[in-house]
Amino acid sequence: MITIDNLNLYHQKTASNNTAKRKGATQVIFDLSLTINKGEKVAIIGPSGAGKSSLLHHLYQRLQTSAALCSQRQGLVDNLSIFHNIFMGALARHHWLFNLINLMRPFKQDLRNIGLLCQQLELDEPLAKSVDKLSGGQRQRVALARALYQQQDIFLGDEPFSALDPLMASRLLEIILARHKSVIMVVHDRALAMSAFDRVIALDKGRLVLDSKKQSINQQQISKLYQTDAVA
Ligand SMILES: Nc1ncnc2c1ncn2[C@@H]1O[C@H](COP(=O)(O)OP(=O)(O)OP(=O)(O)O)[C@@H](O)[C@H]1O
Repeated sequence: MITIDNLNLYHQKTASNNTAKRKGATQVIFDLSLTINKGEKVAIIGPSGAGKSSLLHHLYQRLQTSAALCSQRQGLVDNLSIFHNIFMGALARHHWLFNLINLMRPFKQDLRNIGLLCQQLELDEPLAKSVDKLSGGQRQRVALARALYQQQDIFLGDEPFSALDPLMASRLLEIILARHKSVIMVVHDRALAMSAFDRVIALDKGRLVLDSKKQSINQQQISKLYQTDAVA
């Protein structure tokens, strides 16, 4: 599905250029090589600042038309409703005129589909409610619903459950895993990463330090990775 060879990523202060080393740029990913196959469910773990989001956004740039991204930044439009924010996930599937009419006067079918999706995500709020009136956890589920409403084969998530309790997180993860052939997700909860995904990769200071199938995960290696984080 995707192969990366000796990837180096840099964050620039001004212009974005992640392939060439430039004066003043900070390197955040170092010589990273990786292949992720179609059908895999991969968790990306690692301490804060390890480069997980940078890697995930690079993957999204590469996969764009076939992947849905649920990013930490969410990108919700605050003064629009839950319905409108979620429907944005479907804009690319329809003609602009359909989208325009639906945004002004929602069609019953989309209201029903989005209502059902919200129910599944345990988001029990009126669809007409503006997202700026929602809690952090509710906003996170609107962003998740918008990504699910894209109906892509590949789901990319950057800590999509950070504002949710662990039990709800694992219920929502089941929904994501069931609805996508391939999933690549930055996961904060290590236990969840190790129990629910086929494969776990770990980054530390921009380097790939672990790439393991679920059945052969080295628990000690993972604990050590986070000990360093706690001391730092
Ligand atoms: N837009 C940016 N401009 C400059 N530096 C950045 C930018 N985004 C991230 N960085 C830096 O790149 C490094 C990796 O950041 P990244 O967000 O990829 O890490 P992460 O592992 O996802 O961290 P966290 O778990 O805290 O979200 C960090 O040192 C961070 O400060």
